[in-house]
Amino acid sequence: MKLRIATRGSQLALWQAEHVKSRLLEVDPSLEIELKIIKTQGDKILDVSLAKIGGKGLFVKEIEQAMMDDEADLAVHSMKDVPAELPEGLILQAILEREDPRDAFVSNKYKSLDELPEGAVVGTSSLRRASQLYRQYPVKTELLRGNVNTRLAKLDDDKYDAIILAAAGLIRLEFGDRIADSLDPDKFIPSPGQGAVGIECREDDAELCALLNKLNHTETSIRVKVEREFNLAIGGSCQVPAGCYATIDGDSFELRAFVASPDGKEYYREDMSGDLKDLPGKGTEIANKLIARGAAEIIKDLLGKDV
Ligand SMILES: NCc1[nH]cc(CCC(=O)O)c1CC(=O)O
Repeated sequence: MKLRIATRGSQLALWQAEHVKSRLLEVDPSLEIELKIIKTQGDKILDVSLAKIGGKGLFVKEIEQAMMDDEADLAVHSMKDVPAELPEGLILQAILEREDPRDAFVSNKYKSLDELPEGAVVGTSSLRRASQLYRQYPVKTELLRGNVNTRLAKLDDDKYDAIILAAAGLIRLEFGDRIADSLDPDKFIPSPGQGAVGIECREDDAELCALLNKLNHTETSIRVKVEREFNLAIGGSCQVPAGCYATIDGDSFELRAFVASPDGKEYYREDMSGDLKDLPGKGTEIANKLIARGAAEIIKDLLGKDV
């Protein structure tokens, strides 16, 4: 079988696509696999925050279109960039085992967020990261966009006292030694799907679907699915400061989620736990609790619509 993998051209995206390619070749060495690099809107617009560009799927739309146009057969994504709703005809057929899902504190001057002096400048363009920072620390944030390598270079250029990045991206690109501190997911809730790589394909491509199934990691896929339920329920996009994180331990689960105002002054948080068998649906439930408590107002202000 010949397969065309659609991927973004960033070093992290290429690492992930190459990783999937080699996993597929382990399953079937006779496969002929080609990578097709596609530039997305999120790659093109680098001078403003994703929240300002607005919309959903800034890193995936063009890639999904390539599959719908039969110019590619599968796409490899960072799950946190994939909107909760997929276009008709496409499915997420496999989610690989999760890498470290935490946010990472990276700095050349300080060892942890607690060490940052008042007014320190933290580079991040994520509303989720900024709102959690403002709520807990007396810091400022400044725009930081670009791929992982660019972001590290900007830190080294002394433009920020520290930056926050996903640990997974750093680890995959062998920058794990740049992580000064990994932020506790209980205090700094990750983005739905953070640290997980997903594979999307056309729903009617039965042969490929069967092949991709073999790469699916069941536990990761259950966790990411419930986190994505949350994202869907809050109208998930980069415009709402929110996070959701699920863990599984034996037969039980824990789920934590928040929605905040961009300045972190309003902060709604819910934790749930229970039997693993009851986990499906809990992402929607936790979102609805937050919405009922007041998150609805925040979301309406930011998205201009009710959820
Ligand atoms: N929004 C960009 C993006 N999408 C996925 C990752 C990291 C890797 C992952 O979460 O799997 C990153 C960079 C970052 O947030 O630092």
